[in-house]
Amino acid sequence: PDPRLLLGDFLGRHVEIARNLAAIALFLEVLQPATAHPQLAALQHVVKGMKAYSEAEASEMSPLDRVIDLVDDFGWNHGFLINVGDVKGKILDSAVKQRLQSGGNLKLAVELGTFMGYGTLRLSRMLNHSDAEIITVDPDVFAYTLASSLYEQAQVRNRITIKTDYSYNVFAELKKEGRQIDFLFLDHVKSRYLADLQLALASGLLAKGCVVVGDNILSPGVPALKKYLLEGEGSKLFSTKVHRTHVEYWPLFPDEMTVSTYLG
Ligand SMILES: C[S@@+](CC[C@H](N)C(=O)[O-])C[C@H]1O[C@@H](n2cnc3c(N)ncnc32)[C@H](O)[C@@H]1O
Repeated sequence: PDPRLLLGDFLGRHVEIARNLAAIALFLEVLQPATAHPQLAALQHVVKGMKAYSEAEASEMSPLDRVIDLVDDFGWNHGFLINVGDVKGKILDSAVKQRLQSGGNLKLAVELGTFMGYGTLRLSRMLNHSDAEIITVDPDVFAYTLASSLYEQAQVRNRITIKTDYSYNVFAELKKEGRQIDFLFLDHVKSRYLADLQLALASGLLAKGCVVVGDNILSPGVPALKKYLLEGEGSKLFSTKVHRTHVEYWPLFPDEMTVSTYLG
């Protein structure tokens, strides 16, 4: 509750100050933020790795490749992250390639669920030589902060538009602007995958040939989307391939990704 509403402006303001001081002290002295948030620890790992990134290495590897590798190194060897990861990331890369090679334009790629910006970096790498716009969407301001820093480290900040909002609000915005999506990566809250895909369809947002990738189809699982794409109405609207793989940085746990092409 807002202390000002309960206690009035003067007392409420002092309760607010005391509360914030306690939170700052707790995070500075007791709980290190990087312990509470693995994605922050991963960013620290990237910043450290980029400092050590020598001129000699720079001639062999771009900052973008290096940052992607450092995040994967953190995921495999130092902690666990919920980004798409390198193994499923290759399926994502191939899906972008598929759309680029289909002859259709790839003008707009949208990622639902930014987290710390790793998936966007992979999209950006695949779209490096095109003039495609990349929009990534996440309502969490923490995602905005971390991803901006990661894009900056990779030197692609100016290529990516971050929308700090919910998927459906950004869809409404795109519809208003009369835009269409050529590549859609569903990697946000699982309960909204199907609803958002149907919303995109109903809003006329999917360009013919749009490639739609769904992550985490098996773990934690999005059975409603899989059923819709393989057996339901979606099977008439999309051609879908299911890729068997494993959870990011965790080979013991199986996962699946769907790659669907909108038939228009
Ligand atoms: C699995 S993570 C995304 C990982 C990222 N795509 C990657 O590969 O690096 C899921 C993210 O979805 C975000 N999210 C939750 N609901 C959302 C919504 N309605 N629209 C967009 N993002 C949402 C969460 O805040 C979280 O950061």
